[in-house]
Amino acid sequence: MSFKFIKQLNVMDCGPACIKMIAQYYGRNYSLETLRRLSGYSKQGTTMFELSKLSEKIGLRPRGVQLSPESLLYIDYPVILHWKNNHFVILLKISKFGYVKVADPAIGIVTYNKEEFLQGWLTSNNKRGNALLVEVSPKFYEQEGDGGKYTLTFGFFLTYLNQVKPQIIAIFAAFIFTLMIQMVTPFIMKSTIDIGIEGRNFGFIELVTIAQIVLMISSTVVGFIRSRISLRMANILNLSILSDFWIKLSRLPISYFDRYHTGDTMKRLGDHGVIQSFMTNTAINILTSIINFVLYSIILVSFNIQLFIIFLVGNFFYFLWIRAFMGVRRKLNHQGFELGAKNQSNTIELIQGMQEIKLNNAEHIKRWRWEGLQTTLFQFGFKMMNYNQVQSAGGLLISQIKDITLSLIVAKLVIDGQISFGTMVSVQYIIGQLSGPISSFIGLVQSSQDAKISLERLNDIHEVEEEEAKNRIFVNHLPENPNQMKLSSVSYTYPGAESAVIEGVNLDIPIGKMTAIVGESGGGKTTLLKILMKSYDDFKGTINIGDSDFKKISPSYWRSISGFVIHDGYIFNDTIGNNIALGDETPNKDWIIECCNLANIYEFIGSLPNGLETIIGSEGVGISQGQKQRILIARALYKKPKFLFFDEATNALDVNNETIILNNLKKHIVNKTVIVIAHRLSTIKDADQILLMKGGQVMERGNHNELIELKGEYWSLVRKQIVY
Ligand SMILES: Nc1ncnc2c1ncn2[C@@H]1O[C@H](COP(=O)(O)OP(=O)(O)OP(=O)(O)O)[C@@H](O)[C@H]1O
Repeated sequence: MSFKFIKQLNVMDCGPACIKMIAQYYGRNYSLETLRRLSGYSKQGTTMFELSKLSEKIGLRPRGVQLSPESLLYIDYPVILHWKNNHFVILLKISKFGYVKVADPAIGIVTYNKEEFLQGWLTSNNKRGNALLVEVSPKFYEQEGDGGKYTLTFGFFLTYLNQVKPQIIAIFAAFIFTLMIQMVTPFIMKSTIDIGIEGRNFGFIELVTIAQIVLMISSTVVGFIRSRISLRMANILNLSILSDFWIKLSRLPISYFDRYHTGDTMKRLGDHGVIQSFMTNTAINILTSIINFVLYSIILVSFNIQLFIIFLVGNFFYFLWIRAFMGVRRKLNHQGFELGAKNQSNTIELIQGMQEIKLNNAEHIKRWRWEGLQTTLFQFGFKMMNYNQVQSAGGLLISQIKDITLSLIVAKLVIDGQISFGTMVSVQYIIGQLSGPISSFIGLVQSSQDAKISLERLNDIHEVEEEEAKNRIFVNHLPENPNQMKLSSVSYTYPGAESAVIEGVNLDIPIGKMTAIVGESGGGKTTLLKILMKSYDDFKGTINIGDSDFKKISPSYWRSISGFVIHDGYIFNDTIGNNIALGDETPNKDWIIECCNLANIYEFIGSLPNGLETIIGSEGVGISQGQKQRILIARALYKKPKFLFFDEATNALDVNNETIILNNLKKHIVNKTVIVIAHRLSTIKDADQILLMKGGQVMERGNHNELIELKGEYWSLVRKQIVY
């Protein structure tokens, strides 16, 4: 059994990545996406308990324990450790000298000294740390794993190169031209010295000099052209690869954006750049480096094989030296990254929270904390510099020893008459040229690893089933004149949650009428609304509109006939008009104004110098919460929807504004199906049907008068708000 390190692909992926490493160690290969799904991965990541359940699901036998540092010496590795209270790592080995080898999914395999290790592992108020011991049960081998195979491969990206064939041919031709010039240079040098200088033939030297100038100018011109073609090629590739990514992203279900952090998706955008650059720059560099290396090596061997061997041995030691620092550098880079991020968020917090800081007289404490962090950063900078200096001084020493040895041998060969003085100068030139390819090879290891991780990360998105997957059939119409939406035994459990949030809901929602949902916070109102908005299509049970299965109605069609106002609705950095007519290529100004009137926002817009053309959003004119809500209502109405969904759409409005809007809407929404969530009972008391939700279930159902008569939960809510 050998251990293979796996890097986590998302910010909160450490748990599934640890289980993947352990499963792989015992001989089963699972993809990270499978493990995430099984663990119920969400933006919050996974807890120790969820990891334990995930291990059980794949046939491992987990045991969550609290251990003292001493007892770590007597358990079997690998074992999962809870790290710094917010991360998981795998303990691989503790050496006799107290060094601890750990596989950290965020960094790599790192070795800590005892103090560093205990600082990361022990909980702050305890002399123990949390660990998850995992053993293999026979069930583990009964399951095959899913192979962790990827649908997206480098081959897929290589197909993009078809559209830039002319550019690739031009770059290659430029490379051959430059290569030819480079190859003749050592021979030109040799003959300048041996024939021109030694033979005192100045005419020859003049001729060679002119030839060299011509070659240099041509090489520079070709270099210029090559850079331009490369940039054009990179732009074409980037545009087509990224457009395809946006298309894929926009086809994902809304629940995907609930599960993944924005940063994770942004990272995937960058990943395309990494792969594109690997395919173009790195691949071309490597190809040119290999050809350069082979040709210069042949020339050097033809001059003197002994010199070539010394050159190789010197570079081998140089490579070993650089490699020896890789582990430490990885650890330091990660620490630097963590400290930098902490410093940045601390600074942002200080600026953004200045009002609260001043109101609570917390200026000193906050500034001292910031100063403490700066001291840590300063000490870290010194540590980093020490390592850098040792690494570069050692590397320089090895290179110098190699170069001096070579110079000595070359000088001896010249003195012994085995090679000419011209050959000596040419050899120095060739050795200089050979160093370039060697550095490229060292860089290649890193960039190929980066490209592989980027590819794995992109596979995650590629493997998520699209909302309107090709193997499913959707309809783009509703049955004629349906009476109701019928929910039968509808349940929903959030990924990773212990229990269902909505449990066996049976319900009729009349079409063309207003249904209101009220109830305690956390009762499942928004979740039910999101199911009806087709944000979560993986609910259990059935929903029918007339005789049509809701799951078979195309999400994009459903959204084209529905208007939504959700409580975290987004205002784009654009004009008010474009924010309202979102998605309409040819906005209808009269209708926008009509919608603004219905949402009682037109008076405010009219008071702005640029009216509907006023820019709002992050870089525009500031608007209040109530104004934002009214713009969102106008946006929902602009679509002329058959179905309207409001989640706390008017809670930021004053009673006067709310009453005006509700009265306007009453006239406008005749024959529309409206589903409203509201805490404020005045908003919904005229609804045709009111549902009271509690603990994921509909507890009471009827109109206002019926529910008052019932004297149940609704009645008591009404009493508390004194609306009657
Ligand atoms: N994205 C999510 N992932 C996991 N759990 C969630 C998610 N969204 C909501 N929940 C949980 O589901 C439960 C119901 O939440 P929901 O938002 O549906 O309630 P609600 O009745 O609308 O509450 P409120 O009136 O406070 O908005 C809550 O316990 C909440 O913690």
